[in-house]
Amino acid sequence: MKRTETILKISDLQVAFERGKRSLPVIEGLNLELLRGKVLGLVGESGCGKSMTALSVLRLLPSGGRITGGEILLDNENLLELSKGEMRRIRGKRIGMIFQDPNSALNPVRRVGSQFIETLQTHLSLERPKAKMMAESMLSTLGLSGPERLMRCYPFQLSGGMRQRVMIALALSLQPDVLLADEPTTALDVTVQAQILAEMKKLQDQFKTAILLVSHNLGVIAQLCDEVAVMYGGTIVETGTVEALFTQTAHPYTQGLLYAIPHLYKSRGQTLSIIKGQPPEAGRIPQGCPFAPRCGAALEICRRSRPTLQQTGDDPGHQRACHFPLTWTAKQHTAQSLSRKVVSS
Ligand SMILES: Nc1ncnc2c1ncn2[C@@H]1O[C@H](COP(=O)(O)OP(=O)(O)OP(=O)(O)O)[C@@H](O)[C@H]1O
Repeated sequence: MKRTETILKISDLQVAFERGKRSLPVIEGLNLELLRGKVLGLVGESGCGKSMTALSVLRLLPSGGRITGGEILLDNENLLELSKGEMRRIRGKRIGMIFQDPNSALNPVRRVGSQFIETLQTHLSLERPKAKMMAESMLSTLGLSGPERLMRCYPFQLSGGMRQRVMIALALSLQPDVLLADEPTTALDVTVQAQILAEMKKLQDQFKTAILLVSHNLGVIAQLCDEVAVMYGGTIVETGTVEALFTQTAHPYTQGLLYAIPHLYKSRGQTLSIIKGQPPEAGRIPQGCPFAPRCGAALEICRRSRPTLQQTGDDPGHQRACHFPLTWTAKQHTAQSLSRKVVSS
């Protein structure tokens, strides 16, 4: 299968937090590829490192956080080698970001319109009347009626859903190559969530923006994404198209996430289950497979050696980091167990 061109490529990313004299790893050897104009979902339980991955791309880690290794290529340019000034030029214009909390992006003491227009003038070098027109048109596309009136409002005069729409409109109007969206609708009620995601998808199609959509909600991911990367313990454990992950699930952790979706477990004749135990804390990621302590199928090799991402099935884009993927036959399992015994003896 021919794959579209890669716009963002993260290779072997390592991130750690300094606590006193100790360095606590939170991302260990993360590999991720975002294709031009496509939407990639990054999914996983709370604390697995989704936000730190997105913030690493912008080089905006919270205090104490440091990128200790790896490469982040935007169109073949390593962002980790750029100066602070060069990075400032990349943010917003080439890589946009929308957060769960729109208040982090909107200035509370300035009217929505003046912030919007100024941003468009600065980044796109537009004359004020043109910037105003574009701002109003973007706000309408995002389902906001009466954009002229809305532009005269302060952020606190808008509902949470409206503020979130304003932030999405602002980020997408700069037509960045890449948009990092970290739980953009999680704080909103379900109907508003669905509307905003549909509107975001419309704009994404129009501008061909590549989006990295961070979410813990597989339903949201299925609605919007072309591909999905499942993250656990600071690394990617499975990646592929939405269809491949749902129909040919290879990693036991992905399966655990799927069985926790109420309508899906029923359709598969399974019982709703939660994954027992907790994900590893910062600095406590196991040396072998990070999921081994919670995995019902883990063998000795899983605890000792970290599996790397490898093709699973016929599609080169569907990869899993698991010694014993679910899609394997009993024969393949036995052969793998035997070869591991021979290697380690
Ligand atoms: N400021 C910080 N100082 C120290 N550790 C941090 C800090 N921020 C995050 N961490 C740790 O980094 C790890 C990854 O956190 P991250 O926020 O990326 O997870 P997440 O998958 O985005 O979770 P959530 O879905 O809850 O946002 C966690 O173990 C977290 O405790």
